[in-house]
Amino acid sequence: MSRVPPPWPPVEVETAHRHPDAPPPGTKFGPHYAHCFGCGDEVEHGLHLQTEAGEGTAIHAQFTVTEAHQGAPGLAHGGLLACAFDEALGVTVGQQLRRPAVTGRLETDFLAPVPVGSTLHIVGTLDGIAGRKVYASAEGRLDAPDGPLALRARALFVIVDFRHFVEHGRAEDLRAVAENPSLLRQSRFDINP
Ligand SMILES: CCCCC/C=C\C/C=C\C/C=C\C/C=C\CCCC(=O)SCCNC(=O)CCNC(=O)[C@H](O)C(C)(C)COP(=O)(O)OP(=O)(O)OC[C@H]1O[C@@H](n2cnc3c(N)ncnc32)[C@H](O)[C@@H]1OP(=O)(O)O
Repeated sequence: MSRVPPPWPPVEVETAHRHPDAPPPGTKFGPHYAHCFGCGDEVEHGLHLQTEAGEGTAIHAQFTVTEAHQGAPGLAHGGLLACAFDEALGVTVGQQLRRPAVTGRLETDFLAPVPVGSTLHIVGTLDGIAGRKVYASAEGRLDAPDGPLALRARALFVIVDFRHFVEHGRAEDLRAVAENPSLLRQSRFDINP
């Protein structure tokens, strides 16, 4: 099989501009939901991905691989690495476009093994927008922003109405959020198209 990836984005797109209200470079976001496996502060063995606004549409993210994240002995599980990219790219779309969106498609190239104890440095950017479809991609490097390239990912996010979450979320979890809105750690998240 060829290692040459197909053209990206796969359709004609418009430039995805950073929303005027997107936080300035250097802003740390913190978790968006206490129980999010990717970033939540109440998920003991979650990824606890840390994210920060970069220049343009970039987001910088980091996560340290723990013993709880193993697939093979001493190595990170690929699915959890993909999860880190899903999270980092979700933050890229959510924070830089300031629109609610969900992952429609995520592809990941695993270029080098990621040992337990490593810190993955991820940079995600927006690649274009076509109607409700938002294309974004990211690279992950080992232990330093300019460390060895370990992963690449490309994703399609689809912009949705906030009703998506209310209609599809489990009732008891939505109730818990209604009773304790601070579970949504970024309650100031507003939608200005
Ligand atoms: C009260 C609660 C509020 C909660 C909100 C809270 C906070 C937000 C705050 C901060 C955000 C910050 C961070 C977020 C961080 C990380 C989040 C991680 C993201 C996720 O982890 S999220 C979970 C996984 N994700 C899903 O759970 C999606 C399941 N899925 C669906 O819900 C539907 O499937 C949907 C909505 C995707 C589309 O459905 P739909 O009916 O709306 O639209 P449709 O099908 O027409 O697709 C429209 C156009 O996308 C094309 N398209 C769609 N899918 C494609 C694919 N796979 N490949 C190629 N093209 C595709 C179509 O071909 C069409 O293209 P065209 O327009 O050209 O025809």
